[in-house]
Amino acid sequence: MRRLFRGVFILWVVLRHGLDELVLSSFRHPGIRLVSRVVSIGRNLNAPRGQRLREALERLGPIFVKFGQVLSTRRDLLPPDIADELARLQDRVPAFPTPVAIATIERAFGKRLDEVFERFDQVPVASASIAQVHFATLKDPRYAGREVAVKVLRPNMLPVIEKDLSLMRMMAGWVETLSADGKRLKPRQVVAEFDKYLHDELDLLREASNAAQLRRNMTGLDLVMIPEMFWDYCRTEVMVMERMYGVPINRVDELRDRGVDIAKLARDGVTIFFTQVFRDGFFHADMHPGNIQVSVAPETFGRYISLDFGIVGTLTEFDKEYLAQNFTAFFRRDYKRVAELHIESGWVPPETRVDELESAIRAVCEPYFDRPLKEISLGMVLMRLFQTSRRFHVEIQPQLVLLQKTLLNIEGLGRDLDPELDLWNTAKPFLERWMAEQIGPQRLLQQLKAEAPQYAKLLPALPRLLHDALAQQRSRVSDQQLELLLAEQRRTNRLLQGIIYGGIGFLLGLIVTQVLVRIRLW
Ligand SMILES: Nc1ncnc2c1ncn2[C@@H]1O[C@H](COP(=O)(O)OP(=O)(O)OP(=O)(O)O)[C@@H](O)[C@H]1O
Repeated sequence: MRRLFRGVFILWVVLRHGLDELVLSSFRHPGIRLVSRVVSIGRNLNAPRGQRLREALERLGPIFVKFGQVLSTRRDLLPPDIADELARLQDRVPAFPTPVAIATIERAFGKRLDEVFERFDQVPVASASIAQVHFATLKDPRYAGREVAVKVLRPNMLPVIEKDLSLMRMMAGWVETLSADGKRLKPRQVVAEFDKYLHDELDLLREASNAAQLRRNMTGLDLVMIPEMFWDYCRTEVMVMERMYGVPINRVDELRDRGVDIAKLARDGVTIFFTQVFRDGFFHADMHPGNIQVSVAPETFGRYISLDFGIVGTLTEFDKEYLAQNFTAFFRRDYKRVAELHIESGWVPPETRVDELESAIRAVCEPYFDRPLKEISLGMVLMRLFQTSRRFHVEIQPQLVLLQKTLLNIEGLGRDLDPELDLWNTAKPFLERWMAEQIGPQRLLQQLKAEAPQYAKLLPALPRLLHDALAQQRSRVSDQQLELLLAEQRRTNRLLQGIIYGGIGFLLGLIVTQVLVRIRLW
């Protein structure tokens, strides 16, 4: 019954905001038209469609708001006016009562609050649709007096989310069959991705492990600080981490007054991002200003502080390499290479014609080159490429969408800090060094080193494996073939022996010469 009411409410909101025109564009049933006319009496449809959609999602509550936020990153699917408007969505939700947060913590640890914390701030420092954060001091003698931030999940989210998700799935089915654009928008797939994303966000252990991995990766770079996780105090619904002290990145004047080098800060942001993406293939993908602070403590002055690790992106070696090559080819204006790379990587179907793709890419990219390089937005280029690729039936990979969104965030942030920031020139040496490392002898050595334990295990077993293989083959191959194989094996053995004896001889010769030289010197 409740589900029915919720469904009717959603339908009412959709009609009141004139979204029927957007969603039911090919649905001409007179009955539905009549109902929508009646419900829409007195509504104001002068506002742009994006704004109406945003307002409707805000009306439908936090889960729909989150959905809109996630959807806003799918610029490969949405027209720009709608994506821009959805990106403005903010979850303005009141904090949940502190006793509820405390009950969640006590349930998670099986202890009273005062057994876990020496001090616990009753007023949360921040609150969003899924979780809220309280500052506290740990009691555990091992961490005596450590100041921490405690993130607590909003209670009973799962059933609410499941209900809204099942309605969303139903609506996605309708949109897919009723809307003119339904097939292309793949609403059911979008909702399925959102489903996974929401469930991930509901597991703070996952977030804590993302943070720990990023912290490990970033040690040594000395440009960014990531809070330490207190694993004994991390559960699915509660996460206890080191409390960080910093100035929010968007308070640029305050940072400048405190003596932070803002231009360096902008460059460091780019370095951190490119290191996470191209070196580690593991990047923080929720880089909005609310999650970034800057340390002003003397020993870590001017370093970034990263918070909120609910969304991270991962890239495989394969993705990393193709991306780096794409960026480099793009900046050489080698569009043919960009097109070939798209086909080689399987991002577009293999039957795609290189020349057609090349000219489409040229049409996207060339206008950017009329501007100084520092004005080129890599995020924008990537986005336009995704939009173009729609015509070529590209299945956009979710990890690339996340990357493009983060790149836009980083660029926005970098340029807010330093409008003169030349993103490409900051990133170029990094990319070139990385590419050189990928193909240079160092990389070969690294790979050999990484594979060495496997070879070490395999080598002693080689004669036995060979023998077994030959024995198995005996039943399948003729005596003549076997004789050939054995002759080949004998030849290889002789060759190997030659190489080994030759090597030993050479080494001995070298040692003897060295000894003789030293004797003579002596
Ligand atoms: N370790 C920490 N040290 C200091 N402050 C923190 C810490 N973790 C979180 N905060 C504060 O709490 C705020 C919200 O944290 P976080 O972004 O992790 O929560 P969220 O529920 O995912 O919020 P949103 O969805 O709005 O990003 C941060 O902006 C920051 O002000």
